[in-house]
Amino acid sequence: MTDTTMPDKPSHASADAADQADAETSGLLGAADIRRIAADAGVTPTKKFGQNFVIDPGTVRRIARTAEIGADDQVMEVGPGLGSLTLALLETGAAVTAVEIDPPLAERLPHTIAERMPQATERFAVINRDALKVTPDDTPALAQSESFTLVANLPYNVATPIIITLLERYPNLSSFVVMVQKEVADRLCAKPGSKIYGTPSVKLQWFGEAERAGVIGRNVFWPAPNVDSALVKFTRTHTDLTDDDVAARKRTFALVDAAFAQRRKTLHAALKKTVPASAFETAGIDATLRGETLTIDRFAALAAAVEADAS
Ligand SMILES: C[S@@+](CC[C@H](N)C(=O)[O-])C[C@H]1O[C@@H](n2cnc3c(N)ncnc32)[C@H](O)[C@@H]1O
Repeated sequence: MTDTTMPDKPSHASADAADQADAETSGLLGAADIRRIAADAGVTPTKKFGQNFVIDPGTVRRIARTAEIGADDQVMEVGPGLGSLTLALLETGAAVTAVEIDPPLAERLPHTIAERMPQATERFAVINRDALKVTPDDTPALAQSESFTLVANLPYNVATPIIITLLERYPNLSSFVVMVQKEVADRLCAKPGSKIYGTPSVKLQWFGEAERAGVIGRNVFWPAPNVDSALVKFTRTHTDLTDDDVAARKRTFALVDAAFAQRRKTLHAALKKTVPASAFETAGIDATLRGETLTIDRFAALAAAVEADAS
């Protein structure tokens, strides 16, 4: 099989080739396996759930390696699908809790793990749930661990809401590596002042630091999507510990949403219903700037100034 991954930095080529060779003898899934399991389970990939399954063992190995996980680590996988990435995560020795929205896929997955990697079944659990609705009560192994990593090939249409919701809901979600549409990856990692800086970029800054970790071509998927994908690697640096922290985040995010709803306008014009001139002064922010130039810290300072003004 050809090497379809294109690293941002030229370092993975020989490791990818080695992965490819190893995968032939491991429990990982290739294209023929994926098609056979889908046929057995009566599954036809659906756009509704963003179902593009990875058919290349080298790619899933690369994702697991980027996440730097190993034995004793707890991992959440959103959207395990037919199990390509799940098996690569289990291969590292990590414990995996998978959250899958589509009932036939969630039902089939334990059988696939038992067939391909029987030694890993005790470290694996799957729940049939929408990741936007999952709570720590649904995932005891993750809730009880000091920290865990999210690793996922996310459904493209809901990738950003899933990331932000899980960071809000799980204070112990300490890092993630996700594969998303390349444009979404660029937006998540964008810096203030760039054209693509927007609500996903600024909200993610609240929780930590994101970086692009390589581009992945469309021919590693079945069916092949119309767009390229990219990996985003994220490290959490901030956790909302108190109700006051959570309230401050909500106020800040509301300002971010309002500022970017009219991103061509100045902050003064976009926020005139909610932010008085005095609050701009208190926060030391020039109201003639546009929201797209502000870091999350500046938005937080403005939200705090509005709150102080009101009390
Ligand atoms: C891009 S596919 C990835 C499948 C698999 N991880 C792979 O790499 O081959 C996205 C997966 O997410 C699932 N999915 C879509 N929306 C979801 C949601 N809201 N919550 C949980 N899973 C979801 C889909 O059913 C599908 O299995």
